[in-house]
Order: sequence, then C-alpha cells, then structure tokens
Amino acid sequence: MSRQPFISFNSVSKSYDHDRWVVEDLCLDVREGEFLTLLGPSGSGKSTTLMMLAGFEQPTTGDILRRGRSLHSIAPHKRNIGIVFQDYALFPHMKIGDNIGYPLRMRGLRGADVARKVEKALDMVDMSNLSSRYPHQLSGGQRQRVALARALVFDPDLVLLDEPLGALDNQLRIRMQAEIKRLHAATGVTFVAVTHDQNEALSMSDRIAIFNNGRVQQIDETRKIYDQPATAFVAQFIGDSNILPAQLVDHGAGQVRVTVADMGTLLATKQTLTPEGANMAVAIRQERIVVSPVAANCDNRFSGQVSELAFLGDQIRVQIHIGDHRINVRRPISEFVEIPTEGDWFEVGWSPTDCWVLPET
Ligand SMILES: Nc1ncnc2c1ncn2[C@@H]1O[C@H](COP(=O)(O)OP(=O)(O)OP(=O)(O)O)[C@@H](O)[C@H]1O
Repeated sequence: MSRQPFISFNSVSKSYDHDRWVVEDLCLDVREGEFLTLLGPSGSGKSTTLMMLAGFEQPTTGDILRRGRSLHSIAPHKRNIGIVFQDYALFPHMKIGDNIGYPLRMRGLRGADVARKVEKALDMVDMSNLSSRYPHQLSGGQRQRVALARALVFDPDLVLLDEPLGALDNQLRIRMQAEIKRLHAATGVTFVAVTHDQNEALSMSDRIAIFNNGRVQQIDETRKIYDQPATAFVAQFIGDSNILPAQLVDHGAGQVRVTVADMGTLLATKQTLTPEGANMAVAIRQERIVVSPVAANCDNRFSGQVSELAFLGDQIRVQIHIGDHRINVRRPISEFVEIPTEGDWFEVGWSPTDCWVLPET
C-alpha cells in the first residue's frame, strides 16, 4: 500500500484581501477512508479549508496534494469529490431522482446506467419511494438525505460536508449524525466535514482537527482530543472546561504543583511539554469536579459561594465563586445530598489527574 497520505495540505495559507491570513501555514494530512472533522469557532477558517480542497478557492501560498500530486490545476468538477452543503443546494425544478442523477449526466452517463445508480443511491439513504417528488415536497431531513445521495452517487473518493446538519432541529440532527456515520462505514469513502458543533464532531468522526484563528491547534483521534487536549483552547472548546491562569511551582514530568491566584496551590497533571516561562493554564472539566461530601476526600478541594444554579434534566450545573474565579461544576442530581441555593457556601473538589497544565493558547 502507498505510504503517501491520501490528501496533504502542505503549508497552505489563504488570504482573501492580501492583508489578513484566514488560514495560516496549514499542514494537515487526511487518511484514506477516515472521517475527519474540522471543528472550531465561527470565522476560524474551516470552510475556507474545505473550499480549497473542493477547488472553489485557491491557496494563496502552499499546495494541496492528492496521493502526492498537486490539485492546483485540477478544476473542481474533475476532482471526483462529492459535496454536501448546509442549504442542500438541490435544484428546485428537478424531481429527486433527477437531482441525484445530475452528477451522473454531467459525467456523460445516460439511460439505464443513470437509473440503476440513482436507484441504488436512493436505496442507500432509504428514500426509494420518494424519487418522483420535488425538493419542496420533502422535510429538511429528507432533503439532506437527497443531498447525501447526490454526493455519493458517482462513486467519489472523497465527500466534503459543510455544516451538513446546521439547518436541522436538535432531534433530527442526532438521527442524521448516526445516518451519516452509517453511510461513511457502508461506503468506505473518505469524509471531511466542517462544523462548529462539538457533539456532532465527537459523535461522527474518527479524528478531529481543532481550528482557531486560521491555525490548527490539535489534530487527533476523537477520544484523545477529549482526554488529552493539547492546549487550554482545545480543553475549553471540547467538553466545557474551567480554565484558570496558573504558574508552575514544581517542574518535571507527571504530577506537578501549580499556584493559581486566589486559590493557592493545586496538584495537577502535565499533559504536554510546556516550555518554561510560557503562559500556562490549568483546565478542569466541569463533569470531573465532585461535590460535597465526596469532595472532602479530594487532594484539590475548595469552598466558594454559589452564584448560579441550572437544572439540566438529570444533572445540575452549579457555578461557584472562588476569589475572582467562577468555577462551573456539572454533576448528576443523585450526587447532591442537599441542593444548594444561590449565596450558599459549597465545597467542590477534583483529582490531580483531572486537572491539566496546558499552554494557554
Ligand atoms: N469569499 C470571502 N471573501 C472574503 N472574506 C472571506 C470569504 N470567505 C470567508 N471570508 C472570511 O474568512 C474568515 C474565515 O471564514 P471561514 O468561513 O473559512 O470560517 P469558518 O470557520 O468556516 O466560519 P463559519 O463556521 O462561520 O462558517 C472569516 O473572517 C470570513 O469573514
């Protein structure tokens, strides 16, 4: 098997106005057959990256390679890429079957060949009985299925999904996440998706690339992104962490002591090789903080006044003030011996293994 990456972004930068980089020095490999999601806040450069891969935008500097060959001079329609847009981009005057057959006709197929492939694609997305409807006669979820079928019907070797579920309500999003994941597994085609929704990224992807300000902060397997964030930004963006500016007291690998203003000394775990003197933060996930009485057994334990309380179904989120810090804690209701009210003093705690020292960026 070839050792060359399927897709490589080689130091790709993009500026629309020759003044500001919206993507900066991007080095990113996409593995054949994987589901990679580009995740980050609005304006971080995810869609621009996807559009450069599709060929609708060109890098200002750097190059994108497929199996080692530059895509630079290959027109979008010759890249053999299926694309699914947030607004579906279906042709309103064409029946569903014709919409799905469109990329095949564009590639010169006719008659029975088109009919056979369209039927297979409709079957794949469970829409066989709706072939003769028009897009306006379908629900949002059904339209998105048609868009998926159209992106897959011509056997592309890459499918790009730009905020594919952005227009759907929450329950349908969850159903479609499972559907897209199933299609990815069934076809074996490489999928690259863009989203700003962390749950969508976590539930669908093999790997996630976290974007911020046009740069990739971390690219890793989904579980690793969650369990071992490389920066405070990643820890905050995925999984709602509390981030506190900190200073390292004890240097060395493994468990370390840090000081945090207004809180004193904390025991923490070093996740990455943080250069000495760099800005540091400790990150503590909301759901890893325990509450009184269990908190009394923790190495790191603090009391603060409750400033906010929110019921989240089977969980409670409590915000407490410790000095100038606001610490958010999210635990199952069953763990609260007594549910506090605003203004109460409340004890929380966490283990050093759930408190990570990270570079601040
Ligand atoms: N065609 C364009 N011309 C000029 N500026 C653009 C163009 N497209 C995007 N930008 C700018 O580039 C930056 C990155 O945009 P991009 O759409 O890639 O980010 P994103 O992470 O996908 O954000 P979102 O989730 O909001 O779509 C933004 O500041 C945006 O305003």
